Amino acid sequence: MYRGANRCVYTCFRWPRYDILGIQFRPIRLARRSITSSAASLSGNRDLIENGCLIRYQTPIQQREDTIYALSTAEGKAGIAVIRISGPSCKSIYDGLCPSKPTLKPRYATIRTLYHPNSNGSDILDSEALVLFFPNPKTVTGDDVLELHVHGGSATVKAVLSAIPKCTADGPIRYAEPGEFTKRAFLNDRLDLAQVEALSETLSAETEQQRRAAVRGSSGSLGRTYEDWRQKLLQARAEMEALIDFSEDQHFDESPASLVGNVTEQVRQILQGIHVHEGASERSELLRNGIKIALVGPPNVGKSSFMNHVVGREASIVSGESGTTRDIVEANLDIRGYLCTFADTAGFRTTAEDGDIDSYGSEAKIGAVEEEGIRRARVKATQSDVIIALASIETGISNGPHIRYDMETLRIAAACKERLVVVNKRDAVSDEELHSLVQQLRRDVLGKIEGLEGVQPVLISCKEAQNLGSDQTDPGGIKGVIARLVSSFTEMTSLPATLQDLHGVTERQRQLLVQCRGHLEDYLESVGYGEFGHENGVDETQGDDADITMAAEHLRYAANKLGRITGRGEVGDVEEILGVIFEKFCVGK
Ligand SMILES: Nc1nc2c(ncn2[C@@H]2O[C@H](COP(=O)(O)OP(=O)(O)OP(=O)(O)O)[C@@H](O)[C@H]2O)c(=O)[nH]1
Repeated sequence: MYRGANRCVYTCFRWPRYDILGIQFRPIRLARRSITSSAASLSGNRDLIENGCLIRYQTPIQQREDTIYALSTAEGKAGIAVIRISGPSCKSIYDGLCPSKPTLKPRYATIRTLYHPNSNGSDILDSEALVLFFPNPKTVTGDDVLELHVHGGSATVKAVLSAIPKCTADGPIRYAEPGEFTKRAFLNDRLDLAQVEALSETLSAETEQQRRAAVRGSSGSLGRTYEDWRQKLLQARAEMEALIDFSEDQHFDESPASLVGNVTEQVRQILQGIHVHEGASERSELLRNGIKIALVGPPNVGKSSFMNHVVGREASIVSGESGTTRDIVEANLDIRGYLCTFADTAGFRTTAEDGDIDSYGSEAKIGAVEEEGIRRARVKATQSDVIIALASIETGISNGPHIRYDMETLRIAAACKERLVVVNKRDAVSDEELHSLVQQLRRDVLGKIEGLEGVQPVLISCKEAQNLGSDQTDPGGIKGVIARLVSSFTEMTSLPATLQDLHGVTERQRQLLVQCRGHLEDYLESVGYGEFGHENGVDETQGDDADITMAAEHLRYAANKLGRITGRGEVGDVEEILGVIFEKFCVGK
């Protein structure tokens, strides 16, 4: 018989204690037969498989002894300041600061006068503070928490902070490290790492869209999904290891081929899920890190003028001299809640002045510095999410009104998914002339570039304020460009309503998902359903030839990568992951 759910054998024995970050964990061994039915319920603690057994690291058996405290609101003059204390000495600290006062009712706000702990109730630190006590384990950190909402003057805050460690307590009281309250929440299973990261994103969100994305990630649903996938992979791996260990001397209900087929089906489903999450993370990264916009075009068309208008300051030098902008000039901007980085680039050209002839009768070449600037502009353009190709209306003495454009920059724009063609200096000619010039540009130039056929250029003027346009009445003008950019941003970053939580997928998580995907693809290879084998569904005969040992190992690697996302990785990983995540936190959080 092979592992029927009713044949659960539960072996539980003591192993040496494991030490992670100074906390002792006691592993419990669950016999392989129980894994099918019990693994799904093993959420919340750290698991790993050893010798085919699923091991769960239980809740810490040794509570932290030290109590931490910190100012949780920003430093400086303010109406109130919140001091947060977490750990076993919260009650002693309350008794020290509020001598002879009744015990606090949990989770009720109470007004108290705070005294210096060594003054026998004579030295008042704050005459009226709001005090709250939250008993463990259902607190923000999982430990006892005491919050003191004191008057926000810096002297008051300083006096209360220096009095706290002087309170008589059983264990040490010390100022918290950056992010230590959140770290305790993680260690006490109040938050998983995906939620910790969402919290970090919430704290650093500067734009409305960043805030929305961060809020989505804090629901805990991402962590639950990854943990669910991880459990499935651990379970599958345990089943495969049992197959390796016992297939020769025991008779199993399920054939090896059928087991491999079932596991493979699950792996495929997880791969599909990972694919969706990867795609979503690229979108949320745009919200988090900002959308990169490159302004490209020939010299003197008004790229710098346009950027300065948009960012509202003289970020880039404007001059009638061609080739003024040599290097990339960048400026950040919040456009309707989207963080954007505009890059003004060197104008593209090959000769010093278009058509210029040098003393030998050849076309005058541009200098090395300008050439380097153009090379950088090309690189910048390829790294950007949106390209704005600028052209301009020029009224040349010899060739009359015409549009100055650059073929290479138009082609670069055509190759980018999100691009705009903008014609500047519309003030230079009459509306009639403007209309005919733009028609000509569309027909003779844009119409001949693949990807730009049918594109309607936006007409702007950086010189005349009345030509700035408005979103509602004028589809052109600088406001028209902004309106088009915003609709591109929405297109680039939006997710269907059912996938909104995926906005919380961070770059760290995406990289781990990519690695997990790699291991799952290796698994498919090792069981014979690789790239070419899985097109036509599961072939149950394949499992007979499968390299089960390798397959089980790939599942272990894949599960480990998912574990690193939520912080439920193999023991050695946890400390390293915490270091990366918590270094972004501030003290008091
Ligand atoms: N008439 C008119 N002139 C403009 C407009 N926008 C810019 N200019 C002028 O065009 C010239 C070039 O402007 P810039 O903004 O420096 O152009 P650029 O494309 O950044 O130039 P490079 O740095 O050489 O690549 C300056 O003299 C501007 O005053 C406009 O809308 N109308």
